[in-house]
Amino acid sequence: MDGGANVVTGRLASPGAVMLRTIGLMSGTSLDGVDAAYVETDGEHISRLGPAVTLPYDPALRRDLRLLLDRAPELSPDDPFLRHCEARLTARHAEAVAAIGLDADVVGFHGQTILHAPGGAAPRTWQIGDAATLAKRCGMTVAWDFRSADVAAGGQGAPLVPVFHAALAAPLPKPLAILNLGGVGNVTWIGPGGDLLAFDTGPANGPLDDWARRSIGADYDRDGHLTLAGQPDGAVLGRMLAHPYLAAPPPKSLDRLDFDRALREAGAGALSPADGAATLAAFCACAVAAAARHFPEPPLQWLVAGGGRRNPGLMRALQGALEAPLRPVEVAGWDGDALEAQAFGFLAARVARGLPLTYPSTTGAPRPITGGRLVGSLL
Ligand SMILES: Nc1ncnc2c1ncn2[C@@H]1O[C@H](COP(=O)(O)OP(=O)(O)OP(=O)(O)O)[C@@H](O)[C@H]1O
Ligand SMILES: CC(=O)N[C@H]1[C@@H]2OC[C@@H](O2)[C@@H](O)[C@@H]1O[C@H](C)C(=O)O
Repeated sequence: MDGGANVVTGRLASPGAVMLRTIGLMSGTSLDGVDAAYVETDGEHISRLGPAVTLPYDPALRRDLRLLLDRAPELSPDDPFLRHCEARLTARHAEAVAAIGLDADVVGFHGQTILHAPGGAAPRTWQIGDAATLAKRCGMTVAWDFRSADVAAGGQGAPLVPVFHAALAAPLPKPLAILNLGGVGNVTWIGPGGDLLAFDTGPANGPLDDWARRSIGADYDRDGHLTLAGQPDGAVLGRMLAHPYLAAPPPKSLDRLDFDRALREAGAGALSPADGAATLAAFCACAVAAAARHFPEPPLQWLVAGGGRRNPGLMRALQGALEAPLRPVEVAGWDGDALEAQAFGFLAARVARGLPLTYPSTTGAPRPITGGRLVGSLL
């Protein structure tokens, strides 16, 4: 593992450091809405974590974004439907900034990923969102396009949150694993010397959400009722676990739809709603256990962020698959719903300061890579 990611100390602001007021915005692969969070940071240290909000997308926007995921490989950037979605998405992000109710020196605008294909002959990653319009509406400088420089340099372009995780976790005992359970799962392992290893573990809530929609007409398996009522199907689970992604060494990252076909072909469709949900939860848990086999040392504990920590069936499956204790990040005093949005405030400060966003051990980039672009009046 490349140790070059021992980059952030997580100390409180040192005297003289330029602290920026930031608002981070993240709209993740679940397509459920946008999270916004206020952070004061110089991109290395965090001096204040302020208010956070989540604004859900309206059902029509959610449905249209889901359509865009399917159509993204063939879409041109000026496709009228895409532009229409982008305008509504940007407007919702402007509302999220307004809902924070504080001024910021820089806003970190991730945008909505509609395609992520970092490997191959024509590597690309595509986040939609109109940063110039957001900057104008908010009257603030906006950092955006966080992933493409890393992908252009040969990295995976994801995950980006590890440098923020490292800053937050500075006081905690190591080795430590921080697991995000969004539509896709991703993990940051932090070693005793502060070195990082990070990658996407596999599907998390994404397939469960699709399953809940198809089998019971719900947006997701609220409080894990379906998952808890079922039993994993061993044969289907075995076929899912044969997917080569799980054994492949990092660096690695996923598109939200990367596993769709494989999961369909594994035969989950024939299961009852409850057994299907339990099987998908078990698959997510086994994928996380497979991820742990890539760590240089086992973690002392797992801290879990993202919506999946609210699914007790998923948490039970995970604890059954992992050796170290697994707890929501709230035990460390963090906000598991706001963490990714906070990360994009932190990363916006790194963009503003020209600090690297990614490292060989977080995305497989050949060297530390700066990235992101700024639009607006300040800095
Ligand atoms: N009360 C709950 N019970 C069960 N599952 C829940 C609950 N609340 C949220 N979730 C799950 O969490 C998902 C949203 O998680 P989150 O907001 O962390 O994802 P995201 O940020 O969109 O994705 P990613 O991190 O992959 O970009 C929902 O789609 C749902 O599956
Ligand atoms: C391309 C993309 O948007 N990837 C997301 C997705 O959602 C979770 C996982 O896959 C993660 O790698 C990444 O998001 C987080 C914020 C990251 O980059 O760290």
